Amino acid sequence: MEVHKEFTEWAVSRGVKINGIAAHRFPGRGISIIAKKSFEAGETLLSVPTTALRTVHTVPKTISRAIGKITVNGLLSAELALDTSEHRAPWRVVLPTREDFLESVPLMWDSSLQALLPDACQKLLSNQKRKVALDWAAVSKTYSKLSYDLYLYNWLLVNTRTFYFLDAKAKKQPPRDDCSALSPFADYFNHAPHGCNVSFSATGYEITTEKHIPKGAEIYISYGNHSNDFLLAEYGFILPSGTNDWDEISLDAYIIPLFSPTQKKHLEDHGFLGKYVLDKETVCYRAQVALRILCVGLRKWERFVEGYGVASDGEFGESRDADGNAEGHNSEEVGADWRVIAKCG
Ligand SMILES: C[S@@+](CC[C@H](N)C(=O)[O-])C[C@H]1O[C@@H](n2cnc3c(N)ncnc32)[C@H](O)[C@@H]1O
Repeated sequence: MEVHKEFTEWAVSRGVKINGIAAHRFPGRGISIIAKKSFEAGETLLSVPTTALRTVHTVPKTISRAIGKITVNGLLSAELALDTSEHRAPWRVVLPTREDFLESVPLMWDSSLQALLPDACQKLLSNQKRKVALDWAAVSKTYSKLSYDLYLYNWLLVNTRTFYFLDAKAKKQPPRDDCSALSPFADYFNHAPHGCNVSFSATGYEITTEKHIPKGAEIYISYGNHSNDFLLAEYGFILPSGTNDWDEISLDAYIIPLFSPTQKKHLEDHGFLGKYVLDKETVCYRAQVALRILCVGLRKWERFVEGYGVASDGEFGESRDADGNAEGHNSEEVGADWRVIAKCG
């Protein structure tokens, strides 16, 4: 743990304020944060000033101008991959290794293993592959000597460790997934479905306790209301059975084959095709509406979704997202996101 002590001193020298917590190795969960004393609710554990962050503004202009148009995550990854500076070495040496990612993150697995992932996880993985490919295309045309392996490793560091960051100077913010900053020491915190409060302001990040924490306990933050599929695809771990309040299972593979081509067309036209989930409590509203098409005629179903029919259960209300899809109560769609504040990724 010597390197972690050195990194802690390095972070403090950059204005990070650490109160009664330290980096600690927890078997199977990498390095995380341990309470060195007991805490009551509302105590500040950590503050990281904006000046200590790595953001789109700390990337040297020589790099950002040379690469041109690219996502913030893609740019931060490029800078990290190219960075050999002495002054950031203490941070670099405490980061997970490529081998750590090989063991945990599906993006690094052999395609024969990826094919065994649940449907929802495979979809997230495909999206990730698309994002990496776009970023790599932008970076590799400028830095032809940079290896893909090195870039991918740094892309994963950014994807699993960044915090949600709003750029006060920007006229237009990038998409939510791309509002990213690397925050030293704060990136040691592991995830739990309910964790400490993480707040962000123009002065930086602050992590405060939400409840009593005994001395010696692991301290968590929440990366968002994420299912195990999401945690596995994005962060390379899942929570033990029964401990993830936000877990859900995709029912698409079971429900969609029940529909005829005509029913599918109607469902699609009304924004109800797919994204069916079973969460901790119930089958989602989208699935319930879609399954109704198997029980009533097409015209009756259509009148129902258009709001003219009254459901036999007496309830019907619908809201639509920006793409015109009827909204479910899927936690990935509506839940607070670690990417809202505590994005680690
Ligand atoms: C922000 S980093 C946290 C620090 C990290 N554990 C380390 O060793 O540097 C996020 C990564 O920590 C690990 N992690 C976070 N929460 C976890 C948990 N509850 N159980 C297992 N691993 C977890 C995953 O590998 C994830 O990609």
